[in-house]
Amino acid sequence: MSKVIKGGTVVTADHSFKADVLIEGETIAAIGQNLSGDEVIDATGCYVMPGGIDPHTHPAMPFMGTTSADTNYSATRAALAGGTTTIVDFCLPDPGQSLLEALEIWDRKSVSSHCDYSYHMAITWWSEQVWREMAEVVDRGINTFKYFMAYKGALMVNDDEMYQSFLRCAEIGAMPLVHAENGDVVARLQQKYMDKGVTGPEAHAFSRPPEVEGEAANRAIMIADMAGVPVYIVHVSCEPAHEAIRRARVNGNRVYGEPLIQHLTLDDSEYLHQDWDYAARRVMSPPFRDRKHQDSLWAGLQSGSLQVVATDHCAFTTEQKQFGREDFRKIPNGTGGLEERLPVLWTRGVRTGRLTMNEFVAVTSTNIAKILNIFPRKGAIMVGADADIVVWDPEAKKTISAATQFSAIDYSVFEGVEVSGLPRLTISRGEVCFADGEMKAREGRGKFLRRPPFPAVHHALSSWKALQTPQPVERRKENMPIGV
Ligand SMILES: NC(=O)NCCC(=O)O
Ligand SMILES: [Zn+2]
Ligand SMILES: [Zn+2]
Repeated sequence: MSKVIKGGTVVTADHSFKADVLIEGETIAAIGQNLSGDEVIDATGCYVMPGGIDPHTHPAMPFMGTTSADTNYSATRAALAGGTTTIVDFCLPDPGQSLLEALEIWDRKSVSSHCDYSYHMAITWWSEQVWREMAEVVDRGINTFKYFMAYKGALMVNDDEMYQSFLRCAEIGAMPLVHAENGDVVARLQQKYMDKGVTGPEAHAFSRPPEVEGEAANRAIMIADMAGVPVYIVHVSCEPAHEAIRRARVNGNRVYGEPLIQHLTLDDSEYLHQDWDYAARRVMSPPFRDRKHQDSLWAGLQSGSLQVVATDHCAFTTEQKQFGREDFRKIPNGTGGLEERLPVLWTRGVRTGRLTMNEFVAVTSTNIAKILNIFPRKGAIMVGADADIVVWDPEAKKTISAATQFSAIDYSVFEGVEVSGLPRLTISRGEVCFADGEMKAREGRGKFLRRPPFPAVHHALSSWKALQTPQPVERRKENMPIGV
């Protein structure tokens, strides 16, 4: 049974044009004028865009003594309601645990997914076994590895572990992703504020200044360069981290940067709120920043030095946040945003003129599809691509409220924000999953998305590295000191 989307304007990362889109089964079969199909979807007045891809989400993440409350079930419903058709989760082996064993746990967790999903594999410890299993992980369709430079005593890795495993990424055609914050300095600053009796959520932000992020981003980029791999810096929140990325890109390094919708639109004054719960709900790492840093992130998206807008969706309930009532270090780090990413970015980005519609598509879908090596299957309105499509109504309005959200938590960090621009329909692999406010997707319909390794970028980088490698000097005997 085919479907045809008629009367809309197709908006891709490159251009916009009036056309019908024919879907047969799970794929786009034709794009053109006067197409017909068994079922007609009216898109008059709407934009027809590639479904959103969120490369940074943590459904049911075991973290800081608890588990994030949005599970794969609720997070993927929130995704579809917000126009996102693919999410990427992070598989987190415990230190000492086999990567493949952790993968089995993540596979079990994902069976309730409503949309397509993939994983990044975290490197949380280092050994010959991890080195070996990294290749097996790539064979299983995961081409990215994640490194936490923060969360000392938990997920944090050191420079030696990063360098060795970045070298391994280079060998097997994988790309490292990095949470860039200097975990040692953060731990010292946290202790400093606790010693002074500053125990509230505001101290979370005080103890993670932009410098800890800028330093770590720069270090990760330099280590990646020495190892000969591209690198992707997650949740870039501030100018020093953006500056490190920008500088590296100008020098020709393959470095990518991902700001979050939260950092673009919410600022650090939120942590000074009188209500402890209000402030604690916004605790995430890195923390929200001031206007100057937000302007830098927007400029990065405009100029192309930053490529992706994600959410780092990691939603904890107010009750979970209260684990840190006496000590801000125990407030589970993380906020939600899957349902709000596209509408808020459209409202604050496209409607204000900071971004064009095509740039909107690029930063919410197409760029990350290319970076993760799943383009043009995902991230494209193209014949042969998966029919992951959002029919976007630019005039639809709503006020964001936890009372009407699909996320399982009891609040939204975007509560009260008025958005103009919402998905009328979200279509995932040809199936209408969300329509006019109603969830239609079936639990478990989401599929694991295999992502092949990156031969082109790695070939280019390794050829260049080989040319640049210092060569030993072959000295003739007569030029050697006597007696050697
Ligand atoms: N970002 C955050 O605060 N929580 C999720 C884990 C991470 O990405 O660092
Ligand atoms: Zn992180
Ligand atoms: Zn994260």
